[in-house]
Amino acid sequence: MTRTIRIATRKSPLAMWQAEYVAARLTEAHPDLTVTLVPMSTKGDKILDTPLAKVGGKGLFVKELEVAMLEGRADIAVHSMKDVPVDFPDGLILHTICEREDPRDAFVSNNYSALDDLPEGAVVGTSSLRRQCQLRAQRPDLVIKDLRGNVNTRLAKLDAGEYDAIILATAGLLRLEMPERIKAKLTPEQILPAVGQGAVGIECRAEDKETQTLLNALQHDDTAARVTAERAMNLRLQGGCQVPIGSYAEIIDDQLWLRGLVGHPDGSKQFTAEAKAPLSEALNLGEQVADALLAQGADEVLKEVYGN
Ligand SMILES: NCc1[nH]cc(CCC(=O)O)c1CC(=O)O
Repeated sequence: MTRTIRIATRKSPLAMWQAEYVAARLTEAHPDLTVTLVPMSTKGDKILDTPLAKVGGKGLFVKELEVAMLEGRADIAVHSMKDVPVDFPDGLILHTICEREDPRDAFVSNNYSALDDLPEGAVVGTSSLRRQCQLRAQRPDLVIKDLRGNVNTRLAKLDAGEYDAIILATAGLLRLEMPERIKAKLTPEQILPAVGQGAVGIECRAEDKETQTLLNALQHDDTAARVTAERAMNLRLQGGCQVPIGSYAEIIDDQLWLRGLVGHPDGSKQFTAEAKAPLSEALNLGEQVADALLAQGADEVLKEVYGN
């Protein structure tokens, strides 16, 4: 019997890379399996001229993929964990989290080799509120300019001279085989990464046990514990995918160490919290760090950003 798994994926080069990566890993683990890609456009790919926070960023890049699975046109969807909403529609689950790529943000520039080299008033491109608030808090002099589109589009805008530097995820640049674009990796102390950054997740139908058994070969337990803690923090903060929230977990001495950050996009306020717990306590750890942020007043900033 040869089974086929159909992967719903966005058409951007990064999404296609991730889908092909999962396809390759699946056929490597199960040589008799046939894997096909079902590429599709999502609302998030189509609305490229409005800041995401204003168009209700939540799930913008995943809805079409989920509908395809629920309607039986695809079996799994491969996502950047960074873009996956905290809750799933009925009938779908996040079943697998693959091994994480470098989670750090990257400083990308044609003229400067690090954030600290930027002259006063330099123009930095990013549309991420998380990157924006942390940049502004350290360097109030920088001019932050909106930057949308897929990775290649963003790089083209940098090359056209619209920015002195841009910030992108290291993982995306490595996957697209452009390591030379990374002038410096930003430490978590400089810019705390986004929830799930660098990790690829696989969603499938809740009742599709046969597919789930095949997916088990791709599960990476350490990454899953880290991303679970990060997502639990985000869930407690009611964070969508476009929020001034950083959340980053590492494993140090067999313990999860979670750091969280909520910042005002204008850089005026920044709340940070951290805690450690055993890997089995990932969910509680996320909630604990979220509660510590809320206790400092982070909810006021989030309310303002969400506009209610
Ligand atoms: N927001 C888009 C997005 N979603 C995931 C990645 C990078 C890959 C990853 O984090 O897994 C990117 C590009 C970027 O932020 O530079």
